[in-house]
Amino acid sequence: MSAGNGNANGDGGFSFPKGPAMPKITTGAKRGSEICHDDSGPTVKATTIDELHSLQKKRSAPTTPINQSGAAAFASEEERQKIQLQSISASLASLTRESGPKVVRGDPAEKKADGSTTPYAHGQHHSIFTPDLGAVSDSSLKFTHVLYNLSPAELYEQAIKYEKGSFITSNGALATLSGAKTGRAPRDKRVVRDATTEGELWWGKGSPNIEMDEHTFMVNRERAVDYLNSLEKVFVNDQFLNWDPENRIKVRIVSARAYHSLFMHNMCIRPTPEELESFGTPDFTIYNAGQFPCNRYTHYMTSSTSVDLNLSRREMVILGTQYAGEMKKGLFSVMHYLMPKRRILSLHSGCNMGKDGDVALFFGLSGTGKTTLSTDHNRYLIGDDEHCWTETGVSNIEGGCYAKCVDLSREKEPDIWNAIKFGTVLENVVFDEHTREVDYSDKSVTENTRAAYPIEFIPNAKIPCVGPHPKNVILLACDAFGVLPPVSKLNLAQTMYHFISGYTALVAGTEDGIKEPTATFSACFGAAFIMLHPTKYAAMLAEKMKSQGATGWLVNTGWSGGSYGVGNRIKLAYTRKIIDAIHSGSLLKANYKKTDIFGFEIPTEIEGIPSEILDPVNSWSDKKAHKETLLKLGGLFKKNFETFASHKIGVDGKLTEEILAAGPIF
Ligand SMILES: Nc1ncnc2c1ncn2[C@@H]1O[C@H](COP(=O)(O)OP(=O)(O)OP(=O)(O)O)[C@@H](O)[C@H]1O
Ligand SMILES: O=C([O-])CC(=O)C(=O)O
Ligand SMILES: [Ca+2]
Ligand SMILES: [Mn+2]
Repeated sequence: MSAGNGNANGDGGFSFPKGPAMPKITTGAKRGSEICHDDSGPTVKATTIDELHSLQKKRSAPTTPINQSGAAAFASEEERQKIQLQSISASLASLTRESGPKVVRGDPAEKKADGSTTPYAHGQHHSIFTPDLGAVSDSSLKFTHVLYNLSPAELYEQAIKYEKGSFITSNGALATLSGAKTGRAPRDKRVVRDATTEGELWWGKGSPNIEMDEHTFMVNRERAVDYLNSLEKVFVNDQFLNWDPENRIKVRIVSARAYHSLFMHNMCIRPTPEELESFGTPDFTIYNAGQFPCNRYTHYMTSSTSVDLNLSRREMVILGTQYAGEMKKGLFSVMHYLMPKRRILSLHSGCNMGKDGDVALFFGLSGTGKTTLSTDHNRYLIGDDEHCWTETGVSNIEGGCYAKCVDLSREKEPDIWNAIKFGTVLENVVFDEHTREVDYSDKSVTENTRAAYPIEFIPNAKIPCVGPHPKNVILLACDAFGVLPPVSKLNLAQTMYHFISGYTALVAGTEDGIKEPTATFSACFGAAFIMLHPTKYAAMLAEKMKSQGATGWLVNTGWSGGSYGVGNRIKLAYTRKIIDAIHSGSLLKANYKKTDIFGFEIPTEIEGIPSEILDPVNSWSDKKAHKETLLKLGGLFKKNFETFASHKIGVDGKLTEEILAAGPIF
C-alpha cells in the first residue's frame, strides 16, 4: 500500500490513510528547481460564471448611425426596433380577433438578468411591441418571440437545439429533413380567383393555377397565423427579390423553423444593414406553417397540404408541407405575375456570362441541368434558376442556388461541391453517423436531395447578379427516349415551338409522386410557376431574341444510344464541351445537316466529342427501334401542341404560323 493513493475499502469505496498531513506543495521556493510552474497568467475580469458568459458575446451595435435626414429618420434605435416589431405584429395579426400578437425580439430561451424569460410590456426591454387592444383570446395574453433575420450561425444553433434531424455535416453544412414531403406538391397549389385575377391569369385545362376563393384563402391564412402565434417563437426574414434595383421586391417570410429561415436567407437577396433599416412594409409575405396540416373539411382542400397564393393580398400561405422549395417557387410564381405587368420577361432559367460579356440563358425543367451547366468554372454565374429579361438585360431574381445533390461528385461538379460548407442547407441527405460525411449516392430519404447556398459561395459569381442581353438561349431537355440529338441549332420559330412545348423526361423526385423518368411537357419550361397563358411569355421571348439577334439551341442532357433502360445518360463532360462550343461561337460556324421528323440542324463535328454520337441514329444499335421511338416522341409533341394551335403568338400572325410549322413533320 503506497501512501497517498486511495485504497479500496471493504465497501468498494475509497478511504485515505490517516497519518501525518501531506506536505504542502510550494512553488517557486527555489529558483531553477520548481516541480510545478506558477499558473498565474492573466485572469478573466469576471467574478462569476454568469459574468464570464456575458463577456463572451459582444452586443451588436446598431450597424449604422440612424440617418436623420433620410426618409427613415427615427428618433432612436429603440423607436426603429419598435416600428419594426409593430410591422411584424401586423403581419401576424389574426384577422378575426386582435390587431396583432404581442411580439418581442430575441430567443425565449435566453434568460434575462433577473432569471425570467418572459418579458413584460412595461418592463425595460426595448424590443417589445404590445398592441393597445384588450385581450380577447388566450393567444393575446402571451408573447411571440421574433427571431428576426438571424445570422447563419444563430440559425444553426436554433436548428441543432430545437429541430430533430438537424446536424452539422463534415463539410460544415447544416443537414436538415423536410419531413414527409421531399418535393413540391403542384396538385396542392391554389391561386385565389377574384375580380382582378379572373381576367388576368391563365385558368383551366393545362394551367397550374387551381382556383380557390378569397374566403377559403382567409380560412387557411387564419389557420397558419394561429398556428404561428401559438408558438413560443417565430422566424422572420425580411429580404429582397431581383437584383435589378428598379424592379426589386421586398419579401417577408414568417416561418416556424430555423431550417426555413436559413433556406430563405440563402435563397433570397440578403439586405445590407442599411437596407434593412429602411425596409418598411414588405411587398409580399409568406406564412409558412408547414408543420401544421390544412383542414380537409375546408372547401377546395383535397389533401392535408395546401400552398395558397393570394395576389391581391400579396400573401402566400403554406400548410402541410415543410419542403422549403415551395417558398422559393411560390415567390417565383409571384414574379411571373408582377414582372410581365412591367413588360419584363420572367424566366425559369439559369444564366451565366463569359469573360467578354456574352450572356447565355439555360432553360429547362427540373433536373435537366440549369444549375449544373450554368455553374461553369470558366464563366461568371449570374444565377441558376430564376431570371428577368428587361429592356436593358438580365437580372437574377434570387440570392442563392438550389442544386440537386444526388450522386454529386467533387470531380464532375467541383464548384457545387465546394459550395457545400458552413452556411449551406443540405436537405434530406444521408451521412455517416460518426464522421458526418455525406453519402450523396444514398437515396434512402429521397432522390431529390438538395443544397441551398448563397450565390457568392460560387467563386466566380457575378455580383451584382445582372448582365447584358443574352447572346445564346439554350433549351435543355433530358430526353429519356434518347432520340433528341445532343445538340441542335434552332431558328426562332423552332425555339418558340420548343419553348412552348417545354419537353423533358422528368427526373425522379422533385415533384411529389414521380419515381421514374417519364415524358413531360411543361409550357415555358416551367408551367408549374407561370401565371399567364404560355403564349404571353413566348411572345415576349420571341420579341427579345429577335431584337437582340440571340441564337436558340436545344441540348439533350438525357439519354443516348437507346431509351432509358437501354442507353445511358450523355456524359456530363460531353455536354460541357457542347456548351463550351456554343459559348465560344465555334458551334455557330460548324457544318450542319438536317434531321428527319423534327427538322433539327445538327453539327457534324464538335471538338472533344465522338462525332458518331451527334446523330442519335448512329448510337442506337436497333435502327428500327430508333425510328419507332422517334415517331412516338414526335407524336407526343404534336398531341401536346394541339392546345396551342388556336392561340395567336404576339402581334404577328406570321410568327404563329411559323411556330406551328416548326414542330415535327411526318
Ligand atoms: N449530361 C448532363 N448534363 C447535365 N446534367 C447532368 C448530365 N448528366 C447527369 N447530370 C446530372 O443531372 C442533374 C441536373 O440537375 P440540375 O440541378 O442542374 O437541374 P436543374 O435544371 O437546375 O433543376 P431544378 O430547376 O430542379 O433546380 C445533376 O444532378 C447532374 O449531375
Ligand atoms: O422547385 C424545386 O423544388 C426545385 C426546382 O428548382 C424546380 O423544381 O424547378
Ligand atoms: Ca437548379
Ligand atoms: Mn427550378
